[in-house]
Amino acid sequence: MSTEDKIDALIVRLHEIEAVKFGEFTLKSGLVSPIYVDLRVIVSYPDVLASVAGCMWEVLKRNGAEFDNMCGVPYTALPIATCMSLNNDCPMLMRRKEVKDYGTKKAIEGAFTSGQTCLIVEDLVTSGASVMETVEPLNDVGLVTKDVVVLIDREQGGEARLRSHDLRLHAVLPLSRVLKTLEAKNLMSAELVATVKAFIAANQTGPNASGNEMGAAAAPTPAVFKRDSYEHRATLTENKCAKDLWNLMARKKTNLCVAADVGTAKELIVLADKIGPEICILKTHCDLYPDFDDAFGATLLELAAKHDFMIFEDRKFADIGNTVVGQYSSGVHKIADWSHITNAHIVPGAGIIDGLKQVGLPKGRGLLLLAEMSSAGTMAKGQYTEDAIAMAAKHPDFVMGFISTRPSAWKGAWSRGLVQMTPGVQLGGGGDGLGQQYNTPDRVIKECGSDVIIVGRGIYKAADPVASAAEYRKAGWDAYVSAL
Ligand SMILES: O=c1ccn([C@@H]2O[C@H](COP(=O)(O)O)[C@@H](O)[C@H]2O)c(=O)[nH]1
Repeated sequence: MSTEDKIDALIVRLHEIEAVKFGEFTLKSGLVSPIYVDLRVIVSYPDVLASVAGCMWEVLKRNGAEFDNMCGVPYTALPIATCMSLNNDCPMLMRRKEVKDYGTKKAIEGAFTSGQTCLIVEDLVTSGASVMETVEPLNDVGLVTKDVVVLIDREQGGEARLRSHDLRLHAVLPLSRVLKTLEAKNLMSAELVATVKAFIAANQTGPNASGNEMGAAAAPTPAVFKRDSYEHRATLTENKCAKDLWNLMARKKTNLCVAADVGTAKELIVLADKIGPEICILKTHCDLYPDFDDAFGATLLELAAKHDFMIFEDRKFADIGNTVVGQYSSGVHKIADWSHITNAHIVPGAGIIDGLKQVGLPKGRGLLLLAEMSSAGTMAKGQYTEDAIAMAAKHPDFVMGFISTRPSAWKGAWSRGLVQMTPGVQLGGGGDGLGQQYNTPDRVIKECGSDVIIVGRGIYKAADPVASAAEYRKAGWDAYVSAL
């Protein structure tokens, strides 16, 4: 098989095993990318791993690279470097990501002598930042670095950055080559190829960019979604609850809603009393508490009055109008009696709002529609979100706003009187392994265009929930002030 045929076959296999995927992927940087490259999976496909190691060695030999030993960038490139080392009898070194504070404290493990030339092995290059994190400790111990071999170069500026450090990048698969082969094999449409190329062109990293090589292009400086003050927005709503909330946030200087998903009602009450001074809303899931009783609502309302916060039962109603009337007004929980705010999916159609409104409007309650969700793979997007916005517009007296994740993208549909509340908020970002996706308070308010941050585990699981609530409160409020 010719080298070109081997490379084509490898591209097809990478696509088959979903190491290269197309769709809508939210990167760590927050950008939504039409392509995702995750080469961690190749360890489970020995034929692919062997082919990757073979092709990477071939490109080095073809380009005349010379080196004494090699070092993989942790972690995905480690098995690739191991295969290359074994197949070609070339010594390998290993870089520790965390240097131990006991024993030898070495950053570079293995046998080498100062002045030897070490090849860097990497699976994916975006900005080149991860490569540099391995180059630096190698140089610190006297190893010379000249060449970097990579399986996929996303062609987003990594090559130029490495060149500025006198490093030569040898890429088996520039991303354009991957696209060309997949299009030729009818595995990608011409439109999709154009979309991916446009994304890559629009997201180039500069020579000083830092970035995550797992496909996270360095984001351009995000635009702040500018808004009116909460006081002013209070004048723009027809819903009593929304008006109360806007005024409360302005008066108390907090846009923090705590999701109190603790194990019992007793714990919830203790938590609410402690964090009450920091929050504008306490969000409950009353069906989580095995000790829920008739006193629950009254106790919570007392705390709400004591600390000046509102109650939001995150019930996510999703049934026909007639059924939700009963679920909201009576049953075990009698939600409408104690919760100022509740929310609903729009799946059943407009009847769900009519039903909830029959119960809630006379009591001065407010309804949030779930226009978007924070979980990975949510179906609440596109037309669904647009339908939620249109339904809200028909009930300005009762629908007070939305659960949303990126209202700043709604353009003309964004309305100043409606409250945007966003869950999936943690100071460190990331996710929970069960689909939850986190954004920082700063990004949620300034860039995504939200008004209220909803924080659960970031606060109630913290060692000091009160201190943590104060920290989130400050982050949310500072972000709001800088979005004015
Ligand atoms: O799209 C949604 C809608 C609701 N939630 C709720 O918010 C909190 C988030 O808790 P964390 O511990 O901060 O993840 C939780 O009560 C969810 O039911 C959501 O996460 N996403």
